[in-house]
Formats: sequence, C-alpha cells, structure tokens
Amino acid sequence: MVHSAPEGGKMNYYEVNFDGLVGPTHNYAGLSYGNVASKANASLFSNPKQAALQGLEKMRALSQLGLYQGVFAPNARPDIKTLRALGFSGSDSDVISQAAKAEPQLLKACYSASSMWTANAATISPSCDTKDGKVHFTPANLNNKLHRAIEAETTGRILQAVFTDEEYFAHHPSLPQHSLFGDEGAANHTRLTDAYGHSGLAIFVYGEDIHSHVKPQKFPARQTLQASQAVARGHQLNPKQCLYIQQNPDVIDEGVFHNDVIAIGNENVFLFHQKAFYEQAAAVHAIRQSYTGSRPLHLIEVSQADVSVEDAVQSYIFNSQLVSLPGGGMALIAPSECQQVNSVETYLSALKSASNPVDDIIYLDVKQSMRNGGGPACLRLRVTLSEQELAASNQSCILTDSLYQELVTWVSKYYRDRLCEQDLADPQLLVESYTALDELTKILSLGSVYDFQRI
Ligand SMILES: N=C(N)NCCC[C@H](NC(=O)CCC(=O)O)C(=O)O
Repeated sequence: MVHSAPEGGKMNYYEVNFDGLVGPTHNYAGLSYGNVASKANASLFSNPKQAALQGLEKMRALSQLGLYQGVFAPNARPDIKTLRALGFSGSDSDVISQAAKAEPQLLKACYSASSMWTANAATISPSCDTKDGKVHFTPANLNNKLHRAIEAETTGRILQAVFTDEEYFAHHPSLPQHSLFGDEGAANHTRLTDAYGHSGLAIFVYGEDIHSHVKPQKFPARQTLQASQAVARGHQLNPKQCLYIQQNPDVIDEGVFHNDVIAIGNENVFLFHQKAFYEQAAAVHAIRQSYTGSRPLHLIEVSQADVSVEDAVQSYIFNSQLVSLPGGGMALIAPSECQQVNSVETYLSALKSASNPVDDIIYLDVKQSMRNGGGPACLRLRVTLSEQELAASNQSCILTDSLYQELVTWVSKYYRDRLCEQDLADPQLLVESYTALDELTKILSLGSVYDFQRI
C-alpha cells in the first residue's frame, strides 16, 4: 500500500479513518426509531460474515488510494453486564434464556452490533485546534437509544488502547447519561480548514437546543446543543473557531437522524442539502464568515429540485466519505445505492465534472450496513493526526495488506452467514462471539478491553 512520503522537513498531518469492524452478531432488530432503514428492515435475516467482509473491503479500497486506514474493534455482544444489571442472573446461558423469554426487546438491544458505526463512537479534536496541543477524544454517550448508550464505556477503553500515549492524547469520559446531553459524536461534527494540519472551524450541528421550542415533531433529535458545547469546552477549542448550527427539524422528521445523512465536509469543501439546516441562509453566511482559511471555501448546496430529501435518505448520498487524495484533489466514496437513484446518480456525475475539488466518485458496496441505516461515512471515525501522533498510535490497528488478510481469515473462521431474532436466544452465539473477539484483541494488540476479559 502506497503512502505519500513526507515533504522535506515539514510536519505532515493525515486524516486517518478508523473503520468499525462489524461484530459477529450483526443483525436487523428495528431498534432505531427515526432511522427509516432500521425500521424497514427489522425482519430481514442478516449476514454478519458478508457485513464484516464488505467493511474490510472498504478499508482496503481506501488504503489502496494511498490513505492511512485504521481498524476499530467492535464492542463485545451480547452485553451480559447490562442484562445482569437489568436483573437477569445465573450463568451467561441462563441470562440469555431468561431475557429471550421475558424481554426479547432488551436481548436484541444487548446483541446489537451497532458499535460498527464509529462516526458515532466519539468526537475528536486534532491537536492543531486545542489549547494544550493534544488530540482530544470524547466517547459519545449515545443517550437516545438503549442499544447504543451501552457502547460508551467499552468504546472509551478501545480509544485509550489505540491512542495510549499521554504526551499526545487526552481522553475525556462521555457526557453524563441524560437527555440534556444527548451526544452522537463525530456524525454531527465537521471541521473546515485549509489543510489537515491547520487550525480549523469546528462546526457542531445539533438537533435540539433544550431551551428552544424549535424541534422535530415526529422523530427524536439525538444531538443537543448543550452536549456539543460541553464537548467543545472539554476539548479546549477556541470559542471563535466553533460554530453551532441547528439541523432542520423537518428533515429529522424525514429520517435524517444525524447531520452526516444530509451534509459532508472535508478540508475546504462543504457539501450539503438545501434543507439541511434551520434558517439555512443565516447558517451558510455564518460558515462563510467564520472560515479563516486562505484557500477558497467551496460551499456546495444541493437543491431540493436536483435531489429531494427523500432521495438523499434513500441513497445516502451525503453519507459518502469525502477524502483528500495524496496526489491532490478529492474523491467521494459513495454507497452503491446512489447508482440506483436516478436523481442522485445524475447529480454526482455533474458534481464530478463541475469546477470544484471533487475529482472522482467511487462507489462501494456496504449493503449489510446500509440496511441498518449506516453508509460509508457512518462506518468510519476520522482522526486527524500529525506524523508523530500517528507513530505514537497503536500500529496494530493500522491496516496493512497482512492485517487485511489476517482479519479476512479471522472473519471467515468465526462469523455466521445468517442471523435472525431466534438465533439470539442460542447461548452458543455468545461463546462464538466472545471467542472471536478475544482473539481479535490479540490481533489488534488492545489488551483486555472487554468486560468478559476483565472478570
Ligand atoms: N449516521 C451515522 N453516523 N450512523 C448511522 C448509525 C445507524 C444506527 N443503526 C442502528 O442502530 C440500527 C440497529 C438495528 O435496528 O438493528 C443508528 O440508528 O444509530
């Protein structure tokens, strides 16, 4: 895999995408009210093996573009600790069978592989934006959904096992588990900047300000202004370089449950839908005013006439990854569903030929994840790192050809190719999952990050 050589003497910065490895219990459980794909596909059989291989293929594709690619371990499921906290007892197998009979909904929540969507794992601020010059991490509390709120603790431990060096990395606890501080992490955070290593404008998009009446009527707003402000404070960001923008509550009601379903930014490019924000003209004006980079800012607004919100939600066009290529220019890594929605395909080919930094559109198949409402951008956590910070990170989590091969072999050995709700009652699934994950922590040199390894 080719990576660009550092330029003479200058410290290089990279955006490293840490993709969530899909866990062995990936299934469709209809757990996310407000996420239309999750509800629509609740009764489907899943294929965990295919899901994990699709994810690995995506990681390999990005690595082959010359980008640094990280691998982020999943949470361990089923979450026996939570089931025990909810009163189920006895052996692990007893806990599973009691929960399957009495509270199948809770069992499903504790079996979800939702930690794969690492855009929701944490908010990250690069060292060039923070007062103490360290990279700051706050795991998201994911307070709005039970199956996701139980991710925060283990995710925090994995972050600490990947970014261990205290000289470079500052880890915060997740925000208090209360709806006032509903935090969904990087999915609602965009950084606009001249170049990765320059300080940037941190745009925090929130669904709801707890003190305002402007809110969606049907579906929940998962990110609050109060949470975004708390994260920005903790990360020691310069208040002048933070912008808080409210998501349009009407589009949340159309299934846009995170900002990354309606907008995407990278360096000096921001691509967003005409209906993305509340009082959009003022929001766009504020972005333009607050951007301090010297390279021109490309604000690309996609009109409702070109791509309707409905088509955007169906295709997940805005859940593409926009990446800067080592040789210059940018590529949009789009889900292959975009090729099936006419308006979107037409728009993307026009975007590619128009005068802007987006030179290429690359379509990838992540269908197993898409059926639960997770596109390419949901599957990755962006971490901007200097060369030194990258060297100080856990190298076993950076994708190489041999790590890719090792993980494909590992998935092929342990993963099932079919799962449905009834299978969750099978105690053998727990054994398979924990055995696989125990081995994974060795492959990725993570130590004992899982509860089942710590008792
Ligand atoms: N847009 C971003 N960044 N992330 C997508 C997250 C999808 C996830 N789906 C789920 O959790 C569905 C699980 C289920 O129903 O089985 C969610 O709604 O939180």
